[in-house]
Amino acid sequence: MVMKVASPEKVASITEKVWQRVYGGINNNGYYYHHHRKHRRRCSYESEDEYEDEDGTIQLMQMGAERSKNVLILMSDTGGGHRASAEAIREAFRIEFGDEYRIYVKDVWKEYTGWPLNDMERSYKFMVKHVQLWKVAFHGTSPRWIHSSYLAAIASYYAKEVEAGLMEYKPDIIISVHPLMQHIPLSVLKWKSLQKKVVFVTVITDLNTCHPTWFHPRVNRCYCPSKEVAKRALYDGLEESQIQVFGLPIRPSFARAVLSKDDLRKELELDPDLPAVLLMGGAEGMGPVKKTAMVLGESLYDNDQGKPIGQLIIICGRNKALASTLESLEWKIPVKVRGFETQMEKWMGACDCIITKAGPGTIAEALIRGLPIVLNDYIPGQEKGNVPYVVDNGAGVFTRSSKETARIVSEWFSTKTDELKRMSENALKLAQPEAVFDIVKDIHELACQRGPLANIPYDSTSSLTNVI
Ligand SMILES: CCCCCCCC/C=C\CCCCCCCC(=O)OC[C@H](CO)OC(=O)CCCCCCC/C=C\CCCCCCCC
Ligand SMILES: O=c1ccn([C@@H]2O[C@H](COP(=O)(O)OP(=O)(O)O[C@H]3O[C@H](CO)[C@H](O)[C@H](O)[C@H]3O)[C@@H](O)[C@H]2O)c(=O)[nH]1
Repeated sequence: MVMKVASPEKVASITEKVWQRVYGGINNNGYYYHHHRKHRRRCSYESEDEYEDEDGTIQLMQMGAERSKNVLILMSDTGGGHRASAEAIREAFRIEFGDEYRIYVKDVWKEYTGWPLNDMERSYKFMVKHVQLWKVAFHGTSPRWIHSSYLAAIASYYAKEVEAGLMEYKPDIIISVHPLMQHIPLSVLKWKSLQKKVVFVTVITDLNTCHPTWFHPRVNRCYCPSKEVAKRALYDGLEESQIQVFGLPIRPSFARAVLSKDDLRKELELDPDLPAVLLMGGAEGMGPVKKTAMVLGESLYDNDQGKPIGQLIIICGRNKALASTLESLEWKIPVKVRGFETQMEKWMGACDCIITKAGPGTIAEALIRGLPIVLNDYIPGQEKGNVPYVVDNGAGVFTRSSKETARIVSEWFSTKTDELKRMSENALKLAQPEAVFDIVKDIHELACQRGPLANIPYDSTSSLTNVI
């Protein structure tokens, strides 16, 4: 089998990769990229002969059988952050390594098990709506002896189902992007003596005050998005060698400004000149979105001059009721109401600041786009620490009052434009657009170390169970 890889110095920069991915091989100068594989070398344990062809691309002659590695990403739609991170990792694998890895993003609980695991989305939604309930659940389950024993009980109850769910994908690597997805799969791997064969890593998707269920001592790596989280991991008993701090994985399409603000505004049919504020509440459209929108609708209108000083974009996510209520209202300023958007990088790129609850995904994306942030709410527990993360770093402000929010944004758009600019610069300083690439490269290294072992348990004919 013949395949082409670029020599290391020719590996495309992330900008190029993103351009290639998003705009099919045309860069901003209008040049086409060569479509030679720009992926890194396969693990070096594979036997191979190489030679360079006329345009300098190295050809690898593979000796013997070689197959893609399977990567199973475990996530659940409890909010949108976990899926967004899972998709980001999938995309980065594709950009970095092409067909070397086959990626499955799955909620194995939902597909294979029963209550309460198969109902986490609804339970989570219910609990965060009754926020005191979530507070008690979050803090009440923080002690290790409480959550470990409960999760161990669930693991033994659903062992067969979880095993079937995991084995269906014959994973060489399992990546958990959810706090409740370490214990049960790791127990199952242990019972099946597969721990040495399958690489298991956790990618934490909370920026600061995360739940201790994220930290499992038997993972091969725990990717922490910030130093604060790494500190908690150490405190909870993980070894330094298990911990890596790269940042929160964000979809590669965010990694670079792919289009100018002017072009984006044209494409999204926004006013080309008025400053724009983006208002949202996570993937579920949570928090005081409606009230804030109504107050902003008034405060961004200059009564003396009889004209708007800004425009408002409201992204309601999966909250359809919110979207239809907002659509039925009359506005004095230009307002755009949208449901769930898949190209958040464009909407953020077209705006000048953002108002949101303290969701880690939204915050990290806004930082990459250099948007000053007004945090208007947070979910107790995992989102509480996101507030000081933003405010103490000078990238935004926190207020629960809609009036205060509207006042701040109107000032940013009129008398305090310098503050808006300063916060935008601070936001960019905090941003970690490369994190997702660092994470997949590190996982690749881990998989290479495991290399030959990882090939043992699965091939096209054997199932996991009959290797044990
Ligand atoms: C009685 C002890 C219970 C210990 C339970 C620990 C594990 C629970 C396992 C399965 C239950 C499924 C319930 C669905 C909940 C979905 C939660 C979720 O997926 O959240 C994602 C969210 C961000 O996206 O994750 C986090 O950041 C933190 C995760 C913390 C998990 C806490 C789950 C608590 C659930 C029920 C326990 C209620 C009893 C509380 C009172 C205990 C007093 C001693
Ligand atoms: O129309 C939309 C609306 C949102 N998003 C995306 O959905 C994600 C939302 O994630 P957040 O982390 O901001 O917030 P969620 O509440 O949706 O996420 C949930 O998962 C997080 C973990 O990643 C946190 O634990 C958080 O507290 C929990 O509620 C972002 O990437 C955002 O760009 C879209 O793609 N389209």
